[in-house]
Amino acid sequence: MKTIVVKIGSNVLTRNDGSLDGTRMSAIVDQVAAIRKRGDRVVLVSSGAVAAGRNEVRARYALDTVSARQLYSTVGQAKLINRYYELFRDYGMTCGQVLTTKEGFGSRTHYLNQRHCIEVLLMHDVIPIINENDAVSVTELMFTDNDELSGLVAAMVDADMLIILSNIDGIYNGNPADPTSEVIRVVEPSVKDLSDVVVAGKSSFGRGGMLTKSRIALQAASEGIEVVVANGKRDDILLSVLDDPDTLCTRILPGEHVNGVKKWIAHSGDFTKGELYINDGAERTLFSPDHAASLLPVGIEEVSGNFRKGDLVDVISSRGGHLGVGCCEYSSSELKEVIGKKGMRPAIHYDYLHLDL
Ligand SMILES: Nc1ncnc2c1ncn2[C@@H]1O[C@H](COP(=O)(O)OP(=O)(O)O)[C@@H](O)[C@H]1O
Ligand SMILES: N[C@@H](CCC(=O)OP(=O)(O)O)C(=O)O
Repeated sequence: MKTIVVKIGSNVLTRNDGSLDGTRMSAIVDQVAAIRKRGDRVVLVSSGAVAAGRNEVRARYALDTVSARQLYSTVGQAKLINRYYELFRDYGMTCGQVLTTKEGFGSRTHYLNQRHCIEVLLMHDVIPIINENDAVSVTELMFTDNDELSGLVAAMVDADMLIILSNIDGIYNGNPADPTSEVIRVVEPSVKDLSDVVVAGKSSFGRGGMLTKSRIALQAASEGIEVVVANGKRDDILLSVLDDPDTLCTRILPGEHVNGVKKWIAHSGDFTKGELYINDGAERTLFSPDHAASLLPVGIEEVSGNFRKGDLVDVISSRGGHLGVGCCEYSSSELKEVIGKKGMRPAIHYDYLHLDL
């Protein structure tokens, strides 16, 4: 049994005039039902609330972006989930709505609570349909877009595969509007960056564009999750991606599987509470390809920030470069007492350290 996270972009679910595309939603639900029948588990991350709400309610005065998002998303999310509910019910299936915020991924307790929620739904054969809680997400603490959310969810549920459905056939090796550009069919695990081929543009209803999609896709793949970017407007795309290796899409091949705690840490760069500045010897040891090393106090030159034991901290090189994120086993005041000393327990254990490779 595989766990497959499917992210559905706003553009997949909306027509050009912004109205909800019921036919497309129905086609996607048909495929999810077929995948479920084969025994695999499916988690949906669905955008579309703001787009679905736009046609339902008319603004009485010029709205700022936050007010517009709150107004349209609350109305649109009700419409969206209601439609999913009816469509899944036709298959005798149940779906459940999970609305979340970026803060929900910040602390380990919140994170585990959310993971438990998804697990309990899956255990009861309920298809989780996750979206950002746009009504209460303030700008600074928002996900870049639902691609970021889908990467977090895929890591959280230890997914085998993340399928990102957009309105385009995959990641192009240049501007998709340029006739010489082609879809990149396979991205090897060694590829760490696609920003030079992806142009910073997005579709009419999307939020983050292809740049976040490719960044999230590479990160999830580096954690051992196969990621596919495909066109959700094409018929039977999900089944085709799963069954036919020749399907037109971008497949980002997975690297080595990473354990759950490391995955959480890898996605938690926004929630660090301090910085550990390490010396060159410690840097060489951490990045040594031969063995897994923990960060010892002897290699730390300076500690900044105010953090408690168990908080996340950034690891910084002596030249100021960001090296990684880890869960610190000392509070900042305890750590300041022992930096530079030999024979102390690790400041960050290897299992709780994510390095930017
Ligand atoms: N190299 C590229 N390959 C594919 N699409 C790209 C590329 N660069 C920019 N884009 C744009 O990204 C859009 C998809 O991102 P986005 O608008 O966020 O969609 P979604 O709503 O599905 O999340 C495409 O429609 C395309 O206009
Ligand atoms: N939470 C928002 C999602 C916005 C968003 O990220 O959209 P997209 O770039 O299409 O995935 C909504 O439901 O409208």
